[in-house]
Amino acid sequence: MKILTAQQTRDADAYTIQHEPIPSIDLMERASTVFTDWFCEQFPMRHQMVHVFCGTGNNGGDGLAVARMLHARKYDLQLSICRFSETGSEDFRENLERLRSLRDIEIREIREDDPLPALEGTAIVIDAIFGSGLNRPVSGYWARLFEHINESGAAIASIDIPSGLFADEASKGAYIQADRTLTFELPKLAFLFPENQNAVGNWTHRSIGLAPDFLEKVETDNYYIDREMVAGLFRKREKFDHKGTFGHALLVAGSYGKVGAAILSARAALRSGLGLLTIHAPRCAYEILQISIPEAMVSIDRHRHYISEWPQLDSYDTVGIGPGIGQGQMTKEAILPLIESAEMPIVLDADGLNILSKNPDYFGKLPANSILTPHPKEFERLFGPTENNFERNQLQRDMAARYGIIIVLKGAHTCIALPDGNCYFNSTGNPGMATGGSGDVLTGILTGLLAQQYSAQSAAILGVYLHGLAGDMAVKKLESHALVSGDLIKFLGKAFLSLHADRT
Ligand SMILES: NC(=O)C1=CN([C@@H]2O[C@H](COP(=O)(O)OP(=O)(O)OC[C@H]3O[C@@H](n4cnc5c(N)ncnc54)[C@H](O)[C@@H]3O)[C@@H](O)[C@H]2O)[C@@H](O)CC1
Ligand SMILES: Nc1ncnc2c1ncn2[C@@H]1O[C@H](COP(=O)(O)OP(=O)(O)O)[C@@H](O)[C@H]1O
Ligand SMILES: [K+]
Repeated sequence: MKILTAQQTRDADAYTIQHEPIPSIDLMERASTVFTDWFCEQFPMRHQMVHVFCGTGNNGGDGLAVARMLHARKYDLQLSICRFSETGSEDFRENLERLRSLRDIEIREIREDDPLPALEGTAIVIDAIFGSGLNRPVSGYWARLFEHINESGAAIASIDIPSGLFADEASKGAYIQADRTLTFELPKLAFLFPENQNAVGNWTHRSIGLAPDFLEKVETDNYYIDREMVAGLFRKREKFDHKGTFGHALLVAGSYGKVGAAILSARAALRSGLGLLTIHAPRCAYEILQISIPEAMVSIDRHRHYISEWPQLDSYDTVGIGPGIGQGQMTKEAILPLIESAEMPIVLDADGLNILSKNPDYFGKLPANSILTPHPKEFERLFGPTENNFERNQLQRDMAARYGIIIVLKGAHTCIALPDGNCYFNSTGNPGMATGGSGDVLTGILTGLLAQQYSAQSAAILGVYLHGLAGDMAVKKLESHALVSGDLIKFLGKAFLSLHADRT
């Protein structure tokens, strides 16, 4: 699924109006019906007061239409128009006329420096003040109104985007802090960054029937990973496939006290379908690994506690490096030349990344299409600090393109930056996965998929999605507090199964 900019969304609206064709007031009516249906599912109780705050643009127009529809569905309503302009957009004016003709809804107007309106904590606010047409940060009186709404204790539902939030750039002014947001057609980039979580709350998107041919053609470099995309990447096994078909991976993992990371990664790699797995680990890990993962072979380092060498790479289709290896001098001296001598895409995680961040001259030596999986702190160590998530996203994109690598920045919406400048944001996963070892499991899955000859791009998208999906399935059975990273491996099979269901 594509992510469009505010300008592209305006273009999609205009194209739909012209080519469907549909009068713009009717498209607004369609969008408002979609919002109203969603709102009634979210807030089915009709006795709570619903206070609709409208601006004077088309987002405000939506708010007026929604108020009319909720009135027809017997909700108790109050309505305030924030008078930024005495005229308002054409569709705003038309909807104001339609609302006035009902006569029994009181329409209040708020002008700059008016006393702030009374707002009860038990009310539900519908925020239709600004939409994607916001063109400057909100400040002064209107910022105080936003603060008043945010602090009222009322539940807030935003139409399209929380007012004051920019869709495609960092937001500096005041914004509404919604509990829930329904956005039209496609997700907005700003929703995917943690700094905006307190603005968008729990968000969802629904189609308002924008022209499919426009959405198909429009060019973007941001995508939201959905099931359809992933089901298209996933390959089924054929009758005569054998273990040689599915590749042989080397996993370089573990050190004294961190053999668990190697186990988690190895089990995840095996559960993601590779043919053969060899784990290269320090001597202290030998018996632990042989007993706990009989399916894997073990290559033993000469060092008792740390990795200090690596086996010949000829027989491997890929290498996963990093879980639990530490950053000791000996390990560094083994890992850096390993990176340099690999000729196929590898996966680099955890201390493998920390070692790389202290040796930036090795960035350029990474095999093309290698997958790096930093969490935000590791990303900062690798590429430096940024002011906000939009800047960080640009840096991530630039670095992926510069070094010809895939950077998987982990988080609630893990972002996969490809060498071609495109970013794919994940839609699966949950806070139950914020537990030690979840990243090791991801490394294992990615290594397993790469060994099976998935392209690095497909492996990254499929692996990140499956990892989150396994987490979503696990949390339904276990609740987020009780989820541990080993559970992700247990649910990987169910995650694969659900993709099978989509393919058949
Ligand atoms: N036909 C369409 O174009 C459709 C539009 N829709 C709605 O329309 C919205 C976009 O409408 P608009 O483009 O009118 O944008 P807005 O409703 O966000 O309003 C923009 C207006 O507010 C002013 N403004 C912007 N920032 C301001 C600030 N900080 N302080 C004071 N005034 C400010 C602008 O000058 C402009 O006049 C979408 O978010 C969506 O809710 C939907 O009804 C779907 C169809
Ligand atoms: N709130 C969250 N929502 C969705 N996924 C999450 C969340 N928190 C963590 N995750 C996922 O869990 C994994 C954690 O990885 P990482 O930080 O490397 O953990 P560790 O080093 O403990 O293995 C990442 O894939 C991340 O996307
Ligand atoms: K809004």
